[in-house]
Amino acid sequence: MPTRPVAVIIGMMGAGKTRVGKEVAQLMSLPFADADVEIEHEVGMRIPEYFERHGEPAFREVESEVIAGMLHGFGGVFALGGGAPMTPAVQDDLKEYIEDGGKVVYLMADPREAMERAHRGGGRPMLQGDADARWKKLYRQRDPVYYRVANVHVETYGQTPLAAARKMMDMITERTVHVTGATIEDYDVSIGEGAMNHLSEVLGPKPVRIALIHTQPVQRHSDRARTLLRQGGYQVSDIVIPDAEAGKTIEVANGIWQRLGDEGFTRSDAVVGVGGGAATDLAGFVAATWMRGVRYVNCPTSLLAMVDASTGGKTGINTPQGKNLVGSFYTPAGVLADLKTLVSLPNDIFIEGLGEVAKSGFIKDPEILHILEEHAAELRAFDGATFLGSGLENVVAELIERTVRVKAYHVSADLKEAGLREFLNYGHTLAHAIEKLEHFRWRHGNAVAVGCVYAAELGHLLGYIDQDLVDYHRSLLGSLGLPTSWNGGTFDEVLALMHRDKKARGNKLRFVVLDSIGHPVHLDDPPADAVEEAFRRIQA
Ligand SMILES: NC(=O)c1ccc[n+]([C@@H]2O[C@H](COP(=O)([O-])OP(=O)(O)OC[C@H]3O[C@@H](n4cnc5c(N)ncnc54)[C@H](O)[C@@H]3O)[C@@H](O)[C@H]2O)c1
Ligand SMILES: O=C(O)C(=O)C[C@@H](O)[C@H](O)[C@H](O)COP(=O)(O)O
Repeated sequence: MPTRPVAVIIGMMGAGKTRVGKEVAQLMSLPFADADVEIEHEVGMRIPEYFERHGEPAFREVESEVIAGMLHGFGGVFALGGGAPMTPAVQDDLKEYIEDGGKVVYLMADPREAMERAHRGGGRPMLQGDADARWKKLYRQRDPVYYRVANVHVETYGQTPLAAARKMMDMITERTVHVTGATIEDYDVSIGEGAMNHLSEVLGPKPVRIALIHTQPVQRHSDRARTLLRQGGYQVSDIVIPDAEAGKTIEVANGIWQRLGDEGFTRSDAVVGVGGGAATDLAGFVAATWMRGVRYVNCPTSLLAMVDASTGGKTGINTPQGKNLVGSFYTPAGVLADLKTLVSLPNDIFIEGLGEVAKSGFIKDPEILHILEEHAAELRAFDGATFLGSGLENVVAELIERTVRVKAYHVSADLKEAGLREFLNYGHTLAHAIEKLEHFRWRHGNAVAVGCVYAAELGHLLGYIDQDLVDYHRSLLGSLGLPTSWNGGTFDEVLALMHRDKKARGNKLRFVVLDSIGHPVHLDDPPADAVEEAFRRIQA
């Protein structure tokens, strides 16, 4: 892949592009380059001199060429001169750079501070004469253009260069997956340290009251959400629900409906769910049902919730008869997967999440499997206390982004699970039966891991895949610390529950199996002896 800058910084003279840009580069251990310095090297003289001798049009031409070269050959943080983004050729190059995944950052400083700094710098050809008036005039012309050509906007009013640099770093390292589709209102999944800071932006100005639904183990993260919400001017009702599957019940939902009624929640108010997949499934269900649907923002805090439960709009509760039997498809307004929340995630719950990550690799993205293989030992040793800033953080961010992309691909085309989306259910037919028979003491992702091995065995028995691929399921999942066998119930118990799976039709079981890695197929009404034999093979 050709080298390109990690970020290109634009902004007014005096905004601090060089100062803050150097800090960002240092924080990220990257080189820094300033377009003006590169131009001076290129033309062999200082810029004021070049301006005087050749005039602005000649300068802009050289500037465009130098910038085009750097956009294709420099791998660090790159700051442009204040006037560069006004040149159409540079605008085109920046557009292409953004389309290629680049980040053009508009560094927005307080105009008074920036003006003062610009004067202090001196020797700026564009500020000849009445410098204040010139700066203000340029600001009026340039601000709307900067705003338009940038895809990241960083406000640094009153901040130290280091604080501004940290903010910029968080924003440029953030990853976004855009979820769209014919039957979906578009939304973004934001993945990064500090993603939760977007809460007010995603909620918008309409809600007055926010029901902040969370469990006790994530209290410190919901406290942060509450602070952000209050700063955003919202009235917050803090609602603590029972942890894990104990929260996904009609009784819990009913308690919240009563509270929302008592507290006067209207249709323009909103729900924010913070926690693992169980809490966010329940919070989404409350949002979907209160007054037939209010705005919902999903803030997942477990790996599994970040990669899977938060995106796609499946919300719901369990019933005594089985897992997720009541619910709705209800699209969130946004998903904020804040990597900072993973610092408190216990190792076993992190590993569980890898079950859904691997599933997404099996059904769609083999690169996920390669990353899991390559980093199995580090992933297995996940420790929240040392996670942020470690080499593993980038690996995990990449896995989250890729897995969310797999999810987005399926739900965009088939929100209500009429066909394609069912592939996301790979391994789940048995998994949900295991969870139920284990009274939900088995974690969902662990059950999915066993369920994937079961689906692989079933596919192999029916001639879809060879033994090597079944073995690969066991070895990869096992290397991540996930279970690959189960011995907690009889075949008859499992079979009865598999008949209640949402993919079943009438008396017929339906499964998802692989044809090869990345190519799932539907398996309708498989022979009963294969269904049983595959079960025998996953028993320890
Ligand atoms: N809606 C969907 O599309 C979808 C997809 C996959 C799974 N799910 C559902 O998600 C649930 C599983 O999600 P899960 O694995 O997150 O389990 P979970 O919600 O039960 O969370 C596991 C535990 O980790 C705690 N926890 C979560 N984040 C934490 C953090 N940052 N720090 C400390 N503790 C933390 C939780 O409080 C809980 O005790 C299941 O109910 C499953 O059915 C839904
Ligand atoms: O989003 C989907 O569709 C999935 O099937 C994703 C699954 O990983 C997830 O566990 C989901 O909750 C299962 O839903 P269910 O419809 O089988 O209850």
